[in-house]
Amino acid sequence: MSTPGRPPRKCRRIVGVSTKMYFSADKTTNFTSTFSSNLNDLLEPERLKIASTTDVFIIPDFIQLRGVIDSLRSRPPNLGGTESILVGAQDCHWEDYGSFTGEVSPAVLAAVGCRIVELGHAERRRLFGETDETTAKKAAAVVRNGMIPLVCVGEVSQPQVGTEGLEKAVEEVMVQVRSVLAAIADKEAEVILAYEPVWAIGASEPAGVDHVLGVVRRIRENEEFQARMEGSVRILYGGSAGPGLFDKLKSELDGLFLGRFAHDPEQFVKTIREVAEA
Ligand SMILES: O=C[C@H](O)COP(=O)(O)O
Repeated sequence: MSTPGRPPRKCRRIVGVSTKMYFSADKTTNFTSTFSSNLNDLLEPERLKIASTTDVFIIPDFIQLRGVIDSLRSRPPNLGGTESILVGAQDCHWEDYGSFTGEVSPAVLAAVGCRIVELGHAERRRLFGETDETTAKKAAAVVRNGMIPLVCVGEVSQPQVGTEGLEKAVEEVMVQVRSVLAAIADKEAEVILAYEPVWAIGASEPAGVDHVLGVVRRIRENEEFQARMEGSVRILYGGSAGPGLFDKLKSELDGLFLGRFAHDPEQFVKTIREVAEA
């Protein structure tokens, strides 16, 4: 059910996982194979319904990216293959080619079949000095190369309960959102924003539902957000997300971005089903 007074959103749901740097090479291979065959089983009875309403993505580490794409390509579309599972990267550079030792080109990612690039994750901002400026330049490069930027935004500290706490969080998050939207001139370009309160990442439970809904509602009301083509910017929640959460967030959120609570492929598939059916 949508928020009273707000028309239902016209966009596909989306749910996915980043494996960050948690998995060994073998674990990524096994995870991909188990998860895609579980998804196959899940999709079989209600295949068309789920495949027609929901996007699923997996973001492995750079080394495993190509192998994951190839292994999903060997499955039929809409049955756990690459047509129904978008494979993403955890970062990229803002230039396509050049003297940038150790960096990964968005042009190369696009050429090997990568569909989504995650940018500005809190861990990259905190540990590797990523800023709103570099994140925005990377988002523009991802769009330029025909992929979808998945940009992480979120306030650093847990706000105090109440209106003032919410306002401070909104203020912090809107700076990040504005910076990304300003860098992407094409108002129809597909963008995914992952609202990930930094204090809820790696925690034992997600941020409170009222807080998440409050922040995301404010993102949706923003002028720059509303200037985009309807449905082109989807918003996910991330930060200790897992099964049992999406139903409480569905009035404002388009899906979930999972971490640890999707490491078990069965839990991941369970969450996909919940997001698709909510
Ligand atoms: O990339 C995913 C998010 O950072 C959430 O991770 P988490 O669910 O393990 O807290």
